[in-house]
Amino acid sequence: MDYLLALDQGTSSSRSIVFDARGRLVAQAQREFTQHYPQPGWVEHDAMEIWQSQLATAREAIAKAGLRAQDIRSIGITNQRETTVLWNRATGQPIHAAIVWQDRRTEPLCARLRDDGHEALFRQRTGLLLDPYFSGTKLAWLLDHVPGAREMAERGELAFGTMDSWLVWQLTGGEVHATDVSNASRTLMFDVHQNRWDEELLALLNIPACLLPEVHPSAHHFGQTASSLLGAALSIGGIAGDQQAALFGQGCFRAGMAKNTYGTGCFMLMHTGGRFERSVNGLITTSAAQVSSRPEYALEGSVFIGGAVVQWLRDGLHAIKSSSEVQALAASVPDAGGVMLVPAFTGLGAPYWNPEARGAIVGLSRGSSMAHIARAALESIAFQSAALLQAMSRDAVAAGGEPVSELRVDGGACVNDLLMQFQADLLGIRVVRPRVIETTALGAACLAGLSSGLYAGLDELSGQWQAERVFEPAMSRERAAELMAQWERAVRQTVAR
Ligand SMILES: Nc1ncnc2c1ncn2[C@@H]1O[C@H](COP(=O)(O)OP(=O)(O)O)[C@@H](O)[C@H]1O
Ligand SMILES: O=P(O)(O)OC[C@H](O)CO
Repeated sequence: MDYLLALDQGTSSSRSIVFDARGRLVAQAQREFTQHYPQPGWVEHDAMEIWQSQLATAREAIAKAGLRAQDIRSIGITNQRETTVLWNRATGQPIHAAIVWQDRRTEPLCARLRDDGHEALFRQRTGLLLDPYFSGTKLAWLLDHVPGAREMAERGELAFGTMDSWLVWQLTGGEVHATDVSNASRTLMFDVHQNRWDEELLALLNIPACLLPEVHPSAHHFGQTASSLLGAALSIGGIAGDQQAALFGQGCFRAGMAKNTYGTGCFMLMHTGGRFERSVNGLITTSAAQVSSRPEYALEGSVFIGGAVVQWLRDGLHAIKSSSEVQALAASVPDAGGVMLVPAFTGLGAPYWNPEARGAIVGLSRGSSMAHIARAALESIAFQSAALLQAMSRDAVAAGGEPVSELRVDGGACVNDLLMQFQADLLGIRVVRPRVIETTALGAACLAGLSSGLYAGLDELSGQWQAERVFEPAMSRERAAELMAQWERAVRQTVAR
């Protein structure tokens, strides 16, 4: 009974991982699902395909681990955040494709709310900006565009959810409609101070409250799975949005502790404890995973093009055949030789927030080679992350706290030692890579382990987290500052077009 099953419902695939009681990975299974791009700027998923792929991986992971369902003590769910689905409570069928977090179709509604002067209220209550990224305007769009949806919603026949709620509904055979605070905090409808849906914001978005799931702490017994699905009725004991789950899985439970996930993009979060901090440096405030009803927060910033720049080297420039070759190519030169690559392919996110910016390679000379460009590409991931961390540290200091003193890392690109060393060099702080880099799934499993009594508390989990490698900064602070200044100059060139 001492195993935990994490369901990790991501943007491009559904994965399931079985962990043992000491947080060691026992078995995993993964399935990709279809991405739909019906119009420029629109991104959709088939929620039924997501559910089927998630269920299949859960069964496969349990089988690969050689376990019976009864050996699983509890299930933790973690998910791509903000992605919005609306379904019929009677049939359990979605009434439209899920609108994915990347989808930009609701910019006109966001602009209208901004023009009407509502942004300050949304910021204050939710910690977010009025941006199509978040769920609220996506839900409003569905109610306004799917024929009959609003009438059905008002009759109480529909249910809204992010992917966690959708999976819980399906797993419990339509018995439970619930979410956790960390997912709710990404919807633009949730008051993160009171931990409850906000009627004023719902009215501004024209959304009936009867659509919304119940909100609980992230470590909580959400319900039991229907016994026919996995071979036994299992407890669902934890839910958190994937970035907050990663923060939790990294053991970042206290103010000032930060993690960066180096995936396609990068997501950096810094815990701020029980204090809601408003960034003056372009970051957003979000609810951290919570183990009780006491609110806890994090500051968050994201880099749009992180590991994706390596994919561009591979697929766009044909400079490498596989992503793992980038390290050898970049290491074949001692430095980038003055080349700076700003991968503003889709504009720049925090702390720059410039949707119009486009990419650039600057500082080329006759001696520049593909190796210099590859090195500059890799370094761009660290430069963008460093700009985020500096913004976070400035916010922390402005709020009377300390600058970040250590960065915990995970995600597909954190295996790159050259990148991690350069990150430590730029930041001037330790960069620490844990033994288990599947921290998102681990975080969800830990939440389920806490609510099911497998773990006594956060101290036990802190003790379990182990570093695999520590990258100590080796560059002089003068040189690091010079490089950051060079980077900022290159960024300005991409913006001033
Ligand atoms: N050795 C490497 N060095 C740098 N980047 C890498 C390396 N291996 C993989 N990547 C990058 O990591 C990303 C995949 O990481 P992953 O965490 O799986 O992303 P996601 O969860 O966003 O799909 C890809 O963008 C890939 O280019
Ligand atoms: O599925 P991922 O890992 O790309 O994460 C998506 C984020 O949760 C979006 O906010």
